Amino acid sequence: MALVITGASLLGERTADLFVDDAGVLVDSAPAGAETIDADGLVALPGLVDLHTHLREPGREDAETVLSGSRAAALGGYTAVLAMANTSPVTDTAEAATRVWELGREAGLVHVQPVGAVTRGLAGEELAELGLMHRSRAGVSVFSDDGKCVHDARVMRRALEYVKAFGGVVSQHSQDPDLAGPTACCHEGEVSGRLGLPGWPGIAEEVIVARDVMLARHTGSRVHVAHVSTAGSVEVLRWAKAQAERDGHWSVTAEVTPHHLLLTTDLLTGYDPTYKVNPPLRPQEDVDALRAALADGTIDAVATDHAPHARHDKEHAFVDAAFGMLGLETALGVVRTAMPDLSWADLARVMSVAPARIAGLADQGRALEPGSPAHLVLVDPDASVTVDRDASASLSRNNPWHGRTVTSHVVHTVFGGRVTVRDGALA
Ligand SMILES: NC(=O)N[C@@H](CC(=O)O)C(=O)O
Ligand SMILES: [Zn+2]
Ligand SMILES: [Zn+2]
Repeated sequence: MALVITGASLLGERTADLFVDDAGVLVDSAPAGAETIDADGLVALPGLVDLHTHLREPGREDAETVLSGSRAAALGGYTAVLAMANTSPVTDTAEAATRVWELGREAGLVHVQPVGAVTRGLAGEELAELGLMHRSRAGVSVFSDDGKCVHDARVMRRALEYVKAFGGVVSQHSQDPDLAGPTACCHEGEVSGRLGLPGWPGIAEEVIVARDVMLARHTGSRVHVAHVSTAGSVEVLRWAKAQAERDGHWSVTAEVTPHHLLLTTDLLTGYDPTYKVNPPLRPQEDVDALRAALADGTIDAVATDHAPHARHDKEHAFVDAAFGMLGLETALGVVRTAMPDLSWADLARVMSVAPARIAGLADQGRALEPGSPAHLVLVDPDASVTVDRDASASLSRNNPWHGRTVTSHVVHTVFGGRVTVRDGALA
């Protein structure tokens, strides 16, 4: 149905009306028979794009499905999500990737773009069907063994060489398993020492980031660093980005999660497994470095790493609980709360434009101009929202934001001209 959206402030800059035709494309004048949305006082942004979402289907439909995760995404202002490959079975074939893509189309609330595994079964040894996944209907161009690090440098080198042929990118979960150790469950430092929990040090991330940028340079390929969490990784990225820009034939991009921009390892003193996540929450110095790097472009994007877990996997003693936390519905509010000085244009850059570019989604992250597909979100910039984990569309409840108040509220989301969220609720 055609839409007229009146009085929105485009990227918080100028007020204008937006017109959407029956085909779901922005046009320059009001189409006949349009529904009107009053967006007075709301900020319009291109629909958000999440480079890092765990949807758990197939295999753990008790924790999340493509449909429930799509609902949570729409409520968070997203119009596209990249669905990580660590499902059961793993997304390591063209058939598996196409199936996830089809489930996303059936849900119809956001574009669900499957991420392909780098290695078969995430085992880190043989490359998965990278080319077949790319050439399938799902058109996979982001590959990741997320949950696990592609630890073997030879395998990582081959993967980078392979994806280079079609402009793909390898998204790395940077965690050296030897340095982190098999039982690590939080940041190694003063807090882990006091609590008697086995920690993993920032260096276990940094050595992989450093190695991978050198491999990307050597192969002339593209590496993306998932969920960057330390100041040391930021330093490596800053150096590597300058080199890549100078050389021109390779690239490195990076994402940070909302939780690493706001939460610190101090939260672990209550041993609450809600705060157990990989990479772990780090000290304030790291949080400060991540914020600065996002503001200055060293980190390209915010990605949620939305990681739903069923109660019986999460409600355990801290050392035994599953890693991960929810993020889709709260991401925008958390980023605004963590970085209130970020302009709306910068917010659109890190939550929509850059992620769409990294993922190669040409329809997403576009300027709100005639001719673009109508993927957009309308946000109340001044609202304070207290998060209630039981009001979530996710099937899981591992929500670290429960009871916290965040700034700004997603009021309406429009996906391809279809209103998916109206007045803060699923349409
Ligand atoms: N982030 C997490 O703590 N967990 C993720 C895996 C991952 O992103 O590494 C998961 O799949 O649960
Ligand atoms: Zn990961
Ligand atoms: Zn993840």
